[in-house]
Amino acid sequence: MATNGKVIITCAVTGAIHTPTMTPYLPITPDEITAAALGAAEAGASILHLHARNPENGKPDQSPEGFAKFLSRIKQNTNAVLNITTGGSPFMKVEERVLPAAQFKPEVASLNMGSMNFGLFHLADKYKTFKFDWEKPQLEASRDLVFRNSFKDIEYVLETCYDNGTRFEFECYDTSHLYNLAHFADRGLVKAPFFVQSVFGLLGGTGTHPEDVQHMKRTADRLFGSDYRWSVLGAGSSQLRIAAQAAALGGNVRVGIEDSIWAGKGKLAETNAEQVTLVRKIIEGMGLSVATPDEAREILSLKG
Ligand SMILES: C[C@H](N)CC(=O)CC(=O)O
Ligand SMILES: [Zn+2]
Repeated sequence: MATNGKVIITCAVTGAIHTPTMTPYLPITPDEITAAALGAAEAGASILHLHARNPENGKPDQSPEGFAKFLSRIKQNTNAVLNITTGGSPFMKVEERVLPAAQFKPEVASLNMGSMNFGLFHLADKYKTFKFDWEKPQLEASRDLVFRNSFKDIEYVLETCYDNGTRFEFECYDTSHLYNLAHFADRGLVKAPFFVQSVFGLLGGTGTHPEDVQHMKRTADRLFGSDYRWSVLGAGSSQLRIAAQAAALGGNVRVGIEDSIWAGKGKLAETNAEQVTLVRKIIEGMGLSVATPDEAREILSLKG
């Protein structure tokens, strides 16, 4: 894992999992998403993972129009790498999910490497009332939700984005997803270095125990050797612990309110920048340093 002591921080500023009732600090409007992204970049994030939301009620919005309301403003005000989701919301079909990346041809787009149960229903139990009427039914509907990423779906995203020079943040929620990535590498449909974003703690995927992290890394080392750049995200309260373990193992990290609403035990993160600053302190405390956007481009061989 040749990142020469440089750690890439990705910040996922809003996502499609958390809902407005869960935290008053969830960026929803184009202005809030823009400010969150620029604040995270200022704090040290070199990659910004972006989703859009309906500004009225915070519902995930995967329309190119929704992204157009903030993308150019962010691009004009930071050198950070923009990473557009093709995961959208797990309730959406791949044809809809790929549209913004296909239209805006970003340097990076996320690509989910396998189908899985995607449990969010347990989050609903914590709240008695909800701000918006879509929240509770959607969270409870996840009891029967399969986040579909068939081999055909993955091929469809690859074919749709490949000629745009877009490279991928390969979301791997379990070691089977690493084998799916190896399958596409064997077919020459993806190009090294592979930016592997291993996801820990999503109900339906792998857990957050240090052995789960070790197992994911050992498996990726065996499958990809020096052809990959490892990054991790820990869902919920595991975020900083998973990041610390991975950074110590030479990995890169992802934080952001998409993945966790917390900034330390029982404290809601008031900004994405707050989480970036917390993880940066851990990284620099270990004697490592944070990669700049251009260093991240070099490490990941991005089109720039
Ligand atoms: C666990 C994360 N929500 C994974 C994710 O960010 C998926 C995507 O946007 O494609
Ligand atoms: Zn995402």
